[in-house]
Amino acid sequence: MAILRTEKLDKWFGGLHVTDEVDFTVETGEVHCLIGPNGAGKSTFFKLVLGEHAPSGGAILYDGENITRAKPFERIRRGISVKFQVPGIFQALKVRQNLQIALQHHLQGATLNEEIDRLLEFLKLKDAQDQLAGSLSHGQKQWLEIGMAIALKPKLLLLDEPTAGMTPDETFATGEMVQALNAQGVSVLAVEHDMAFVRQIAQKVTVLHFGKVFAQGTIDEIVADERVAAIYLGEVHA
Ligand SMILES: Nc1ncnc2c1ncn2[C@@H]1O[C@H](COP(=O)(O)OP(=O)(O)OP(=O)(O)O)[C@@H](O)[C@H]1O
Repeated sequence: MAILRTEKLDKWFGGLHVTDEVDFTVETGEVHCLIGPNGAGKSTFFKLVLGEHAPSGGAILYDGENITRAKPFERIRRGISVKFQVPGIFQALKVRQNLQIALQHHLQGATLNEEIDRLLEFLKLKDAQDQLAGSLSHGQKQWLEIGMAIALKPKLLLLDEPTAGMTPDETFATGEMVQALNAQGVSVLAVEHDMAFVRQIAQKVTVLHFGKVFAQGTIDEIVADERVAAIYLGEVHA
């Protein structure tokens, strides 16, 4: 059963065909990475899944239901959550308060505090819980972002370049977090450039190029594919 499926998903910006009849599936329980050269249409595809852009054609199915016309908040309510590159955390509040805000919609009292503690541990932010979020390191801010996204207990977590700007150690720790979430049953779709990270987390990799699915497979199949290497070198054109 697919948690996410797109059928001939299409998006034009004026005369630019940015998403070109994309048939794409994330199986339930899978970690799937989306890669491709700059301008391939990865962010646009994400925004279509989130409902931030209306498609020009095609359909989006989530957990068996057609969500093509659903509003972004309806998609979030159904279990899609996202961590963007741009920080969405409250910089002037403490780390603990940030998580409280994300959790207090559905939890209260002792249960709320227990869940904050559990998340702080998971995110490696326990020692930083009373620091202002704005004073965290870049990597810690990204983890807090992930915490805000998973506070909603998503079934499908979308990650937009989660390791951008991180040190190799932070990147590896982030990979461990993604693996742990996946072991708890969360399906993941990540846009990512760091191939070591992709290797660490992805069960499946899709390469987008000029808005089309160019290749798909395991990380080993993708890195061995000479056609994929050629597009990164700019040798394959639309
Ligand atoms: N709102 C928009 N209006 C017009 N053109 C857009 C818009 N958003 C993106 N584009 C264009 O669509 C194409 C794909 O952009 P997109 O950001 O989806 O690619 P990407 O694969 O995420 O790239 P990168 O890896 O650089 O982030 C680019 O040519 C971009 O200029």
